[in-house]
Amino acid sequence: MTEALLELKGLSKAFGALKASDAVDLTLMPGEIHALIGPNGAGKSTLIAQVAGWLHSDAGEVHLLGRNVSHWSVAARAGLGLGRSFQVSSLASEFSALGNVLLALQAREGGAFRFWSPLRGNARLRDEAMAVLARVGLEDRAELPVASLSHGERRLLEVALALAIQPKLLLLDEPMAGLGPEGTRNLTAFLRGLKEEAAILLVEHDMDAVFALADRISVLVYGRVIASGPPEEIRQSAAVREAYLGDSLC
Ligand SMILES: Nc1ncnc2c1ncn2[C@@H]1O[C@H](COP(=O)(O)OP(=O)(O)OP(=O)(O)O)[C@@H](O)[C@H]1O
Repeated sequence: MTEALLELKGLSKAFGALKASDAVDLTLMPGEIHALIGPNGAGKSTLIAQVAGWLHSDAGEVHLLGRNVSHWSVAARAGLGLGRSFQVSSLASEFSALGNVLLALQAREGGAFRFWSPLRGNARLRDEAMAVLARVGLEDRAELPVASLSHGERRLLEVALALAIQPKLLLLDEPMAGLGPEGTRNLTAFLRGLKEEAAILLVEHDMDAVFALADRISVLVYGRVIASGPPEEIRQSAAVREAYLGDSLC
């Protein structure tokens, strides 16, 4: 049987009396895009933070590539192959697009970086950074400061930074936010091509993008998974329609 890349078992987190995530079970298989949807405040970002390791869970377990990483740091989880989309605010806006990817690559190399001759190391890393930018179609924008990139180009750069660690799976929290129709189309096509290389746990409000991309959808309401299945099953689910008051799934 194929092993899950990510398995959440009974994951819970409360803020005071509020159960932001409540005994969540979820599985991400290789080659899969698993979308996590739900109304505002349902607990999607909380769950992503628990998976990434930013937020300590009250109960439950996170298994990554068959290992229980529930008590591992963010960096250790990333080291095992867990990538995540960067928020715009984490881009270094005074640096170029290329500079940002180089920073991410150097962070990946960690301590080993200092053992190389700087010139050889830089040339190798520069080539790799350019290849990463080319994958998201930003090679022509490499030398531009982040501040002069469009919103859509910055979102693509965030995905490029996530790819720099060669992740086996990616957490993407609302990657389409603020993109126009063309940007959404471009990113949707890119993510569809990416999933064989890195499976994706996707939080996204754009239902067209979700239904175009997802192999499986889990619906979170008040921290609980109320439905999980293939897109068509979710579209037909009465419980899901009720949770969304029938608005965005029609
Ligand atoms: N640090 C915190 N302290 C207290 N309450 C929090 C904290 N973080 C989140 N919450 C609450 O937990 C609940 C879940 O929030 P979360 O941001 O995970 O939802 P979400 O599904 O991502 O929402 P959205 O779709 O609006 O981004 C909300 O009621 C929110 O107000």
